[in-house]
Amino acid sequence: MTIRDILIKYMEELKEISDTPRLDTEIILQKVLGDVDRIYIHLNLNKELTKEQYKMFLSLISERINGRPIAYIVGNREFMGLDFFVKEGVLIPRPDTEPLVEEIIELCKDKEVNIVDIGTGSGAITVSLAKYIEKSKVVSLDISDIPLEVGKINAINNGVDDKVVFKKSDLFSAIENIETKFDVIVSNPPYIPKRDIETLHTQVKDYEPYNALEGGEDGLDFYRDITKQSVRYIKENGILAYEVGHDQAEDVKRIMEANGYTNIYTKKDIQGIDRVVIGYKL
Ligand SMILES: C[S@@+](CC[C@H](N)C(=O)[O-])C[C@H]1O[C@@H](n2cnc3c(N)ncnc32)[C@H](O)[C@@H]1O
Repeated sequence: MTIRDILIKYMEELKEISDTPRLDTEIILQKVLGDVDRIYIHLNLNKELTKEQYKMFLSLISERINGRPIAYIVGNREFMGLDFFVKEGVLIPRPDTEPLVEEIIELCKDKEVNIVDIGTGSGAITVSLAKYIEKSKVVSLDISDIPLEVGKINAINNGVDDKVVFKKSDLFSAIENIETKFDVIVSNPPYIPKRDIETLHTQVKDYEPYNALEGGEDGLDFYRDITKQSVRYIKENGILAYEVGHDQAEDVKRIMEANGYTNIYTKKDIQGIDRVVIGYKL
């Protein structure tokens, strides 16, 4: 089979399961052909796969047809221009989270800042902030072991392991006895309302970690808990910054106001949805 034949056949086969059937097929081909650039695929459409390459392709594409996310199949995902290793047990970093990171970078880029990130996941937020804010130190907290292990790998791979500390923690529990207060508290917490979990796409609900998704009955449990506890750990004039679900910005603003945050504002994602909520503790 040539690369062209494969693209035509499997783009069709993946239509049911994937919103990006061509891209998924290309990503698997890139892997099978030895981690080549995407442009290689386009410049070599008449190339025949070897028997071994085709065998490997069939094995990987069948995982995708069964619903396994492409990022878990190939083991990585790009976020903020950086490469993140991912595996089952960590949330795959989403473009939805980039506006939050971009806004914090904008607010802090020339400052010396102590940051705490609640809910490490792959380390997407933690590592990007450590990478792009020169004078930053980040404490990254997660309740599960796999995110802490994966976050550490991504900090090393992206050259920021000397700026980041990872700790197993239920929200702030691991740092409750330390004196340090933080300039920035950031979180992309689990925020899907319990009743909506069943309506999620197979590749999310059957493969991504449940405790990275569910945020209680109305999806707001983590915003209530983190905001309430945050006041103990935040500096005067410190920033609390959240990613929120598509219809949660107003509720999260109210939760922050009720806990003494001011100058609260939102930022939209690329689809025009209020995706980031930021407030200051005066
Ligand atoms: C939505 S994911 C975000 C991951 C990553 N920050 C990102 O944006 O891609 C939420 C993360 O919070 C972690 N988490 C869930 N409950 C927690 C808790 N009580 N304390 C700390 N982390 C928690 C999950 O394990 C998961 O890694």
